[in-house]
Amino acid sequence: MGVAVWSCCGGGAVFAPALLAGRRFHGSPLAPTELHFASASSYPFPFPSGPAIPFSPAPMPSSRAQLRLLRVEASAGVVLQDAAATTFCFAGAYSLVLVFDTLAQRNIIQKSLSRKAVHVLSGLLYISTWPLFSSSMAARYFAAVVPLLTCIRLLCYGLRLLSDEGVVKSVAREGRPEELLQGPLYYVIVLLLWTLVFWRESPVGVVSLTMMSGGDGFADIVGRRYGVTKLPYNQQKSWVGSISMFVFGLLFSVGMLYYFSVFGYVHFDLEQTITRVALVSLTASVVESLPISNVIDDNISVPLTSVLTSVLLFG
Ligand SMILES: Nc1ccn([C@@H]2O[C@H](COP(=O)(O)OP(=O)(O)OP(=O)(O)O)[C@@H](O)[C@H]2O)c(=O)n1
Ligand SMILES: C/C(=C\CO)CCC[C@H](C)CCC[C@H](C)CCCC(C)C
Repeated sequence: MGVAVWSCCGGGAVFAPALLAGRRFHGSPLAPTELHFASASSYPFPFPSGPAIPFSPAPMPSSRAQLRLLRVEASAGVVLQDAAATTFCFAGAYSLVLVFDTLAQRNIIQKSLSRKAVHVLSGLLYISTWPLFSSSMAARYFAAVVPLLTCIRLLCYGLRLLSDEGVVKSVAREGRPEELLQGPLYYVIVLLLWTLVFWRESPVGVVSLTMMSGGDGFADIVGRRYGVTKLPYNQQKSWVGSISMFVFGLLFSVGMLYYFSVFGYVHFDLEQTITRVALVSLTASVVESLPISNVIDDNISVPLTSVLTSVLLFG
């Protein structure tokens, strides 16, 4: 596959994914004053350093009009990619609620477990889809459309403007639509704001969302089943629940940071990451265990605490 990288009149590099995909452009070679090839050694990322690589350029666009067309094609490709990722993600959100509602309806799993499974999986899966979005500036806004639409859905059902028994049954604690306006709505608003503010290059956003979804979710799943010994300062919560939050929050966050490092979004050093994330997870677990749930919802206190500690530790 011939890869051509060139710079145009103003010297700005134009990157055409269409060429990377092997598409060919017909036209006469460009006048040197209009366009010239960047040397392989001056363009670090796709080229290995070392001896010059024999380089046979693909046919080049002959005019500014063709260049403009190329740019339009490239940005249309980016918009299509982001729109497809948003659609996929929204379909995932819809299906997740549907699957757990069906499992609970058929008594395959308990209602409380279904709700917490949605809590754990929606956050973790949502973050996992971020690499599907393009590297454009607009990508985070496309990703944010998913929690935004979910927010609107929750508001419509919570305010009884629309009704959807499935969502209410699988997400509300006691099956009343108004409950969607509390924990679930806060959760989705946090997903929305964190996407816009931190997006995928920040360990702060990734870790705090993972603590809220994976860590806090497992405190409930494990604590509800095995939490016999309650905490001395909070009879609603147990040692095993809080320890599970610490362990799962740590494991999921380290796993998620590793996953993002594979795509080159964050730097990953195992020892340093474990130490920092362990401190974040410990602080979030302590805050989650406090008897303050009726003052501030866990879906607000956990991500906020995690952001504050992550900012201090990750910088
Ligand atoms: N550290 C924790 C947290 C939770 N739990 C168990 O999980 C149950 C639910 O806890 P929590 O998630 O705080 O309450 P919810 O009413 O489910 O609140 P929400 O889902 O809105 O967060 C508690 O009653 C308790 O049995 C626990 O043992 N230890
Ligand atoms: C029960 C919940 C919180 C209470 O503590 C979580 C509510 C979750 C929402 C109903 C669904 C959220 C969906 C996400 C915005 C996107 C998930 C996408 C993914 C690909 C499945």
